Amino acid sequence: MTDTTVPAATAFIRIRDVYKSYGAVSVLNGISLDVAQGEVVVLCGPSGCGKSTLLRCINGLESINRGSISVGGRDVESANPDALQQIRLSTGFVFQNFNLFPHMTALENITIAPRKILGVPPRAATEQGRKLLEQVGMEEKADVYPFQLSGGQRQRVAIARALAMNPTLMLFDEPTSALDPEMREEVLQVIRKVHHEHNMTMVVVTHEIGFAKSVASRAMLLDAGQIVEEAPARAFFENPAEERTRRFLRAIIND
Ligand SMILES: Nc1ncnc2c1ncn2[C@@H]1O[C@H](COP(=O)(O)OP(=O)(O)OP(=O)(O)O)[C@@H](O)[C@H]1O
Repeated sequence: MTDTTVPAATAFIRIRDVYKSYGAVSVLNGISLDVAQGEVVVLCGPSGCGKSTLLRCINGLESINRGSISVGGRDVESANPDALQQIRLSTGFVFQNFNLFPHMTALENITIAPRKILGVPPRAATEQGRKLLEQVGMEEKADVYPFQLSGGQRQRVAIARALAMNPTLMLFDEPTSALDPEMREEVLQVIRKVHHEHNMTMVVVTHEIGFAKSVASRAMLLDAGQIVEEAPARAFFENPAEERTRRFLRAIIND
C-alpha cells in the first residue's frame, strides 16, 4: 500500500487506514489517501476492486468498519445526522447512469434540490439553473425531458444538477463509461471546465487516460481494496512502477 504525499494539514479529504466489508466480503482493505483542496485525483482499477464503495464511503453513503475519513475537516464516521446531511449536500455525486428524474425536464432536474432542500425561491433557482445549463452547453435543452436527450447530454445535465447545490467536492463514478466514444469527450470537456472555473476538489473514477493525464494531479490503482500504486498522473500512466499497474493499463488500452 502506498501512502500519499500531500501533507495532512492541507488535505481536504483525509482517509486513514479504512476497512469496509459487506458481510464476509472485504471490499476496502486499509486505504489511506489525502486529497488537497482543489486537487483532481483519478482512481482506476478492475471491476469489483472497491472504487464505487470508496466514493460512497467518502460522502457517508456507506459506513466503514475501521479507520477514519474526514471531508473539509469534518469526520464522516462520527458525524451526527445533521452533519452527515451537510457533508452529503456539499458533495456532488455524478453516476455512470446519470440518475436523472425521468418525469422532469432538464431545468426541473437541476432546480428541484435547491428549491426543496436549500429553500431557494423558484425564480432564483430557475435563473441559477439556466446559468448552469449554459455552463454545460445545454441552454437549448432546458425544457426537454431526459428521454429526449443523448447519453452525453444527460450526463451534462447531471453535472449541472450536482453543481446546483454549490458543492465543495465532486465525486464522479465512471461518468463516461455508459457513453459512446464520441459523447465521452463532450462530458470530459465539461468536467475539465468545472474544475477550471470552480477550482473544485474532485475524485474521479475513470479509465480515460487522456483526461486523467490532462486534468488530474495524481492517479492511483486500486486492486482488491488496496492502493497498489499512486503517482503523479502522467508518471502513473506513462511510466508505472508496479507490474500490477502495467498489466492493468495494458488491459484497458486493449479494451
Ligand atoms: N451493497 C452491497 N452489498 C454487498 N456487496 C456489495 C455492495 N456494494 C458492493 N458490493 C461488493 O463490493 C465489491 C466492490 O464493489 P464496487 O462497486 O465498489 O467495485 P467497483 O470497483 O466500483 O466495480 P465496478 O468497476 O464494476 O463498478 C464487489 O464485490 C461488490 O459485489
